Amino acid sequence: MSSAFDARAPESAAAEPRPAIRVRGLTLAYGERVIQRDLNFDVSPGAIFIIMGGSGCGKSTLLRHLVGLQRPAAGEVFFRDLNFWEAPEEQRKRFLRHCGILYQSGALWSSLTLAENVELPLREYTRLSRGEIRDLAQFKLALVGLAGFGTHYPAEISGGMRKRAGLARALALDPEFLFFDEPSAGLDPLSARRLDDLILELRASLGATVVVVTHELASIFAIGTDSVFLDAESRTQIARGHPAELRDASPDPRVRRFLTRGAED
Ligand SMILES: Nc1ncnc2c1ncn2[C@@H]1O[C@H](COP(=O)(O)OP(=O)(O)OP(=O)(O)O)[C@@H](O)[C@H]1O
Repeated sequence: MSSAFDARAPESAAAEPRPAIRVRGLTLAYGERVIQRDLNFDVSPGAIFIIMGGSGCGKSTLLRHLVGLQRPAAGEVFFRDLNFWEAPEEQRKRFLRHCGILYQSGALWSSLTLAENVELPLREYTRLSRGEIRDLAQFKLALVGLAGFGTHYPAEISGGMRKRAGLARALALDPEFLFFDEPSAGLDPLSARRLDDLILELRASLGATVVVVTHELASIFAIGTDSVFLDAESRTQIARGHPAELRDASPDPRVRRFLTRGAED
């Protein structure tokens, strides 16, 4: 699916790649309560961008602002040239079809089979025939290692498989942007590692831009190519950059401590 928003659009060789996402002066609040303020960062096309920080600092809240669920108290979010929150609702909705979102639980419909779950967005947003939709859903399930599980219900499979099924559904419309909220939450280390590998594979094969909320250090270092670090106390970002570089060389001891699990203390 190509579009004016296509983060995979070819760039001229000499030019700096245009950021896929730009966040400018963003303030996140619930009513009067400011959670984070003055957030500023770019996400490059094809990045796996980690939103990290301690518990309760506002990672999930930032993600909600990026996927159109919560309007900022101040500031702007651009996807390429689209000033998301300034755009009319219809345009925002159209854009969100280019985004795949994987929530913590996988958020599958329990009364639908895995195949039916993946078929849902295809039925809603495409004019493909029933047969094409069925084939595409099987293909997406195979992509996440769930070939042959299409007729299973969510309750009949493991937590790791549910996450992967949720991912197959997030991939249904070939998204240019993929958002993950704590993908490894509730998974054993091996299943978490498998999901990380899958995210890396999908990024490589689909060329999507990926944004991940996580505080799992293993995942951060395994998949992250760039990051922003949110601090709960000062309520703003205190570091930006490649996670391993921040661990080794961030001038801020709070960031190094977090990324070394306190080994610096
Ligand atoms: N719907 C809401 N209404 C009011 N306050 C909220 C709401 N959701 C979250 N908060 C508050 O906003 C702050 C940030 O929450 P958020 O879930 O974004 O943090 P987080 O960094 O993702 O946390 P964790 O790592 O523990 O999941 C917390 O203090 C939380 O209590």
